[in-house]
Amino acid sequence: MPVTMSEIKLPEVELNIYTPREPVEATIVENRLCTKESSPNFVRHVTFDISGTELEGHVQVGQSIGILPPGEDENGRPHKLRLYSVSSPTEGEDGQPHLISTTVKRTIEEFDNNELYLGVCSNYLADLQPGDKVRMTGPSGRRFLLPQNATDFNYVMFATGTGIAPYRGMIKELLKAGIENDIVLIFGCPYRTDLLYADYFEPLDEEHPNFHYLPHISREARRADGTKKYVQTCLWDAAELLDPLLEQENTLLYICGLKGMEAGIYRALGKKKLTQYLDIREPAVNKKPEDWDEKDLKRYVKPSARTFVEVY
Ligand SMILES: Cc1cc2nc3c(=O)[nH]c(=O)nc-3n(C[C@H](O)[C@H](O)[C@H](O)COP(=O)(O)OP(=O)(O)OC[C@H]3O[C@@H](n4cnc5c(N)ncnc54)[C@H](O)[C@@H]3O)c2cc1C
Repeated sequence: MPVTMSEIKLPEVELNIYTPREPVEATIVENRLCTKESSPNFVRHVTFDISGTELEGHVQVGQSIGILPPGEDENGRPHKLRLYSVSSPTEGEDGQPHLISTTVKRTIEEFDNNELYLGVCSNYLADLQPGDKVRMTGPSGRRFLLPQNATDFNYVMFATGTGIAPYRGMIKELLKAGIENDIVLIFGCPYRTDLLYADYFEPLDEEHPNFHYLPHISREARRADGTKKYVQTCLWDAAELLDPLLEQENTLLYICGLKGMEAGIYRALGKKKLTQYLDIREPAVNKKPEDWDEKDLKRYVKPSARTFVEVY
């Protein structure tokens, strides 16, 4: 039976149990590197013990937590909180409700004058050791969630970088709930050294015929026509799998990761006439998707009710 879109019911979630004025203290229990040692990027899997706090059992997969780094900004004000997607399932890391995890990428920038800038919160978090305490807020986020009736749907999930984080928990949760529908995870990164959680997704892919893990590496092998592989080129590269799935009425699309990734996906959906995943308004509706400019993509091409987006 196809599911109609009015049947996507998102769960009621707790929001901001802890705020920047009244954060809670969590303890680091694990902090390990997820990228390969030869990668120029540093992404870490960080697990927190939230025992005895009201976060225990109240953080839904897809939500984020806030971290308050110590110290002050250049104006002498306390540093603002930064959000990090939760990468553990709702039932907690390894099924333990007092443990939640996230996936943090160190922000490191080099400017033209050779000055290096180290992001405040990501480097603080990435440096923490087991036993260290951290001030936490949240949870936050009420839309980038799995529906209540989650196993009724198929899922096509696009991720770049740490955008993989929420899918780690979501996919574990869906498979544990015995989903028989299909889940496709498309993860884009420049080199294979930046594949995150491949050792987690590959065995799941082998074990579950309805879970399809499609890493898409942009700067190594090219596509047959010589162009680079991006997450959206998967719509053509894996058309045999994706075409029939995306045509089904009960398929949902999730997009998470680098801001701007949604533009390429929206254009690709438009080109493939998969406009049920988009809410396209005048004047974009009268243009070819390949001609949608930044203004169109900002104002007139939006995700439809079947598309969930978290980009930053
Ligand atoms: C909903 C949501 C979920 C998120 N989930 C994740 C996640 O799962 N994992 C993750 O890693 N991130 C995630 N983020 C991003 C995260 O919140 C932070 O923005 C990120 O870690 C960078 O924070 P930072 O404090 O390290 O960098 P900041 O210090 O805030 O710097 C950010 C940028 O500002 C510029 N900048 C700031 N100050 C200066 C300066 N003095 N000189 C020069 N340049 C400067 C630099 O370009 C720098 O790259 C998420 C964001 C959102 C909104």
